[in-house]
Amino acid sequence: MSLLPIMVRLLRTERTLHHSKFNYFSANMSSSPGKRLRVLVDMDGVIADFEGGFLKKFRARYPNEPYVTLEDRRGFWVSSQYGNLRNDLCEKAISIWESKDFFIELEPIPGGVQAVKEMAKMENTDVFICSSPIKHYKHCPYEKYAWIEKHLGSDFLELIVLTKDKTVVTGDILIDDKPDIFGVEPNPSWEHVLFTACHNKHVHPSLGQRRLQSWADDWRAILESRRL
Ligand SMILES: O=c1ccn([C@@H]2O[C@H](COP(=O)(O)O)[C@@H](O)[C@H]2O)c(=O)[nH]1
Ligand SMILES: [Mg+2]
Repeated sequence: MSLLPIMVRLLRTERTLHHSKFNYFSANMSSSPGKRLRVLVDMDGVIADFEGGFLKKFRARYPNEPYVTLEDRRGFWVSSQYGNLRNDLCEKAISIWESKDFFIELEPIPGGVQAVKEMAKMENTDVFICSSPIKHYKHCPYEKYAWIEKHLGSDFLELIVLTKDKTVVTGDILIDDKPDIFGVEPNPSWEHVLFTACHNKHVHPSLGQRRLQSWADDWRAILESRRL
């Protein structure tokens, strides 16, 4: 087993602690009420119900094929778990999110839209939607924009970052359901707060990693803790 991912996580945790200590002292010294915060919010699995939408459409298109219930989902990659079930199911799974209307028709995750709108109205707070498009770009990027306009409003169209590599985006917090987020930047500026999803419920958080169980959880407290 490679020790590299563990070492990278340890370094990130150390960096997070260092940042919070630094911010604590600088906040106290300047008697500032808190620093300006940049929050990056993921789409799929955080504000848009990718897993629920996938399962519904997979069962409708392939009614005679086996499927994985949300309860039994394990691991971020849906395609891998379906491929493990039976080789050809990997491609069938991919065909679902490559289809027209898949992304635009995703239901919002309960409380997500309201939370993001509220967050964006908070003083000293900048919110960006940070999402990874699929390489099959015929529908996905367009529909991600359309989804944001439909559910969050046209003002949010200015606040979208589509990238495969979230480590190059700067921010204080990234709320994301993917347990391991790596890229070309070994020390991303953000603290990754893991948003609980069916596929990551059983994952042990890496050292010092915080979770947001749902949008009913205290996301405001997490934001404020980064402001100190
Ligand atoms: O098995 C899968 C599951 C998801 N995807 C795609 O990955 C991204 C996830 O984006 P996040 O910004 O990390 O939420 C999304 O575009 C899914 O369609 C995949 O390719 N394979
Ligand atoms: Mg996601």
